[in-house]
Amino acid sequence: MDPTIEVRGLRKRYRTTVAVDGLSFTVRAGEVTGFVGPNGAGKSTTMRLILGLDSPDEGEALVNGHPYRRLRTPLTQVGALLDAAALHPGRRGRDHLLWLAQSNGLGKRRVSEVLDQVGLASAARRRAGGYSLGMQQRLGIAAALLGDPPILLFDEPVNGLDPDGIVWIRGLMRSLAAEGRAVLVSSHLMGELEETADRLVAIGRGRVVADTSVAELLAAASKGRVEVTTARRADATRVLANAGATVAVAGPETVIVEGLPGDRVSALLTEAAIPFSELRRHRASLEAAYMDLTRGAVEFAPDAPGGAPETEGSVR
Ligand SMILES: Nc1ncnc2c1ncn2[C@@H]1O[C@H](COP(=O)(O)OP(=O)(O)OP(=O)(O)O)[C@@H](O)[C@H]1O
Repeated sequence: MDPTIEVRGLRKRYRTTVAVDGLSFTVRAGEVTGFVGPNGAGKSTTMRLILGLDSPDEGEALVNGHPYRRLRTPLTQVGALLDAAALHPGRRGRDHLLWLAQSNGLGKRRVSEVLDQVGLASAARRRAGGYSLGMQQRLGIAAALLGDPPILLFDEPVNGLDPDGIVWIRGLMRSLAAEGRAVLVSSHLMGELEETADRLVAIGRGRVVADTSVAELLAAASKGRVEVTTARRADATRVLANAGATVAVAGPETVIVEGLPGDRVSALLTEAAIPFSELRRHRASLEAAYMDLTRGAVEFAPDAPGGAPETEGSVR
């Protein structure tokens, strides 16, 4: 059986707060599934429920077909990074992993392998209390990889990592999925997942807002728009708007055109003798697609008006 996580009708309430409100989704093998939602949406609670650290009021979460608590050697079936800072400050990085390995029947050699894999070998004999946040993240990821599990969960793994670390973790997620593993990674920042996730499960107020492939989501959000680069932006805008398009300014010499196919845009500009240097399909950012999706489901909306940048300056 391919490794999976199956969440079915999961519900969890803390006193007056419904943290998770009937969630169902599947995390498949060979894919990075982004688990996204604003602060307080219920991501961490869901991960804790999957890992048996908390009990649901209703529903179930299955890891390879079984509740986590029934797994015999859990570290070899599912690895998780939840709270990287939850370390014994006096314990050396390597000893932290040795202790984990021993309690799961894993050998010392594996500890050295994962320390190399996360780039922490040279700091492994230092005490975890002196680790930077990024080093703590790497140690947490080493612990998740220790049992070579087919399923991995990472809660906000990019927190505290520098740009090199962010690039590294993106590559790691992609390679873990390419090896056939099921990877669930949470984030409240879309940009982080744009080049990493194959699928997105977006939640808001404890409910699934969208469960979709990233490619489909971007295609839908791009709405068949095309981008045109021309030194005569105002003339181009007038001609295209007269033909029924919605034209938005995207840069000093760039407009985004919605409502007309690319070949029609090209024909209209040529007919009007308006030169243009480029005409290409517009690709919405994942951030903009996500804003479209989650509008209305945001737990703590910022005061400033949000919205996709490409709608600014729209000529209608
Ligand atoms: N142990 C708890 N006791 C009481 N309320 C809780 C507990 N854990 C979570 N909550 C509440 O449940 C809701 C969901 O929290 P959760 O931490 O799962 O969200 P999240 O999506 O992970 O948010 P963030 O991105 O901020 O980490 C929040 O309103 C939170 O305050």
